[in-house]
Amino acid sequence: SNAWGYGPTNGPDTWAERFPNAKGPRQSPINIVTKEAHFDPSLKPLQIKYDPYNSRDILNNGQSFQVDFVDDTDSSTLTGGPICGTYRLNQFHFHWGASDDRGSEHNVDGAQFPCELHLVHWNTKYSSFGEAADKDDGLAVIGVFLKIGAPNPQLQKVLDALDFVKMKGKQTAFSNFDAKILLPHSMDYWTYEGSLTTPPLLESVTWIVLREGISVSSVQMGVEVPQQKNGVPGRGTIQHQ
Ligand SMILES: CN[C@@H]1CN(c2cccc(OC)c2)S(=O)(=O)c2sc(S(N)(=O)=O)cc21
Ligand SMILES: [Zn+2]
Repeated sequence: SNAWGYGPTNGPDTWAERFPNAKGPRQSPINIVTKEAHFDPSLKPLQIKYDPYNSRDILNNGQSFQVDFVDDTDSSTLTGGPICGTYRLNQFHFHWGASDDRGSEHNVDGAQFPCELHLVHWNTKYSSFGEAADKDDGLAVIGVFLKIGAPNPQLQKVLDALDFVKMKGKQTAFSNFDAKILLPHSMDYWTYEGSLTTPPLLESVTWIVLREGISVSSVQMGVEVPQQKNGVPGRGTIQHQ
């Protein structure tokens, strides 16, 4: 199929052919060069208020797994930090690689991490996620690096659910999951104006990348999701960077 992906014939180097945003001025991901980052005293602390009960389901969308949230009220919101107004949590998902030495989308001083969690929020000045998705100030995504270390019991609940969504397009109920438990202690962050890291690569994302990561064990990273016909490739076969 001609769907975009991470393989040799449909991966990031081919996306510009069908998604012209790929050649835009504010494309993500980037390598964060910490020496070039400057402290901005006008930035406020992040304010993350997630309702522990408004996760809805977990979905295998063919390129990743995402946990979707009920976003018809201000129950799970992001305010403060670099953004103005209130953004609502719509979903979180992950990016991972075929081995522990790569897989994250952003790098820090050239270092890659085995996985990166993205919590996607949309600006409530717009009427819906879909309305917000292509606006300059439409989305705000919190990026959290996963680093190999102690097993992460909070993450395990998500990993256990993957058994039920092995095929692309499969989704299953996933309620009462509090996304806050996936966040590290420190809310220190780097921020920049960027884009979706996947097609349609819309330049609508205020990126908020947390400096502190969360742990994941090598065993947890290797959770086998065997390569299904149209599923998300298991770790051993994923074509990510
Ligand atoms: C396929 N793209 C992901 C799903 N989304 C999507 C789906 C449909 C349309 C659309 O834009 C109109 C966006 S999304 O906006 O939730 C995001 S955010 C994001 S990342 N890696 O930059 O955080 C990847 C995706
Ligand atoms: Zn992402």
